[in-house]
Amino acid sequence: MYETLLEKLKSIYLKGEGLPHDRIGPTVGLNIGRIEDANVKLVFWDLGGQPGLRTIWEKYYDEAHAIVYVIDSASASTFEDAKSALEKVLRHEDLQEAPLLVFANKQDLPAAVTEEELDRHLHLKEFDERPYMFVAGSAYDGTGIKLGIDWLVEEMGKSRRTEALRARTDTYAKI
Ligand SMILES: Nc1nc2c(ncn2[C@@H]2O[C@H](COP(=O)(O)OP(=O)(O)OP(=O)(O)O)[C@@H](O)[C@H]2O)c(=O)[nH]1
Ligand SMILES: [Mg+2]
Repeated sequence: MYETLLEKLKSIYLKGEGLPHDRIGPTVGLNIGRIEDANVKLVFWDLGGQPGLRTIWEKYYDEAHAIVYVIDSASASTFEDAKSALEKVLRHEDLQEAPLLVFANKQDLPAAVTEEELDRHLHLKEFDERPYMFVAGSAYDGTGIKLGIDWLVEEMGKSRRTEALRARTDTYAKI
C-alpha cells in the first residue's frame, strides 16, 4: 500500500536513493523492502490497496510483527473506505496484539486534511487496545517517517507478539 513511502524509508535509513516517484506504479502482488543496521533488521511487505487486491492481505497477517497502514490525507472522499478497511484488518484474529502505525501521508499537498482532523475522523483509539500511533507526514519530503518507524521498532521490541513469533521461528529451526 505504500511503495512511495517504502522507497523514501529506504532512502532515509539506508542513506541511498529511493526509486524516483515516476517509476512507482500501483502495487499488484507484493513488494519487499529490507532495512538492516547493527541493531534492527526490518522487512516490509508492501501490499496493494486497491479494493480488488485486499483479499490478499490476510495471507500475510499470521507472520507479521506489526502493521503500517497508509492513508492518503488529500483524499477525503476515501476516508470512510480507508477506515472500514482498517477496521476489518484489526478484527482479524491473526493480527492480535500487533502494533499499529497509521501514517497520514501526502501532508505536503495543500489539499491535505490536517493531522487533528483526520485523527478525529478515524477515531481509532476507541475500538482497539493494541499499541497504536498516528503520524502525519509525507513520503515526498520524508516528514513523519522516522518518527513513526522508530516508534514501531520500539513497540515491536517489547511486544508479546514479537516474542511469540520468535519462539515459533526458533521451534521451526530446531525441527
Ligand atoms: N504529493 C504526494 N504524493 C504522493 C506521496 N506519496 C505518494 N504519492 C503519489 O501518490 C500516488 C500513489 O502512490 P503509491 O505509492 O503508488 O500509492 P500506493 O498506496 O502504493 O497505491 P497502491 O499500490 O495502489 O496501494 C503516486 O502518484 C505517488 O507519486 C506524498 O507523500 N506526497
Ligand atoms: Mg503501492
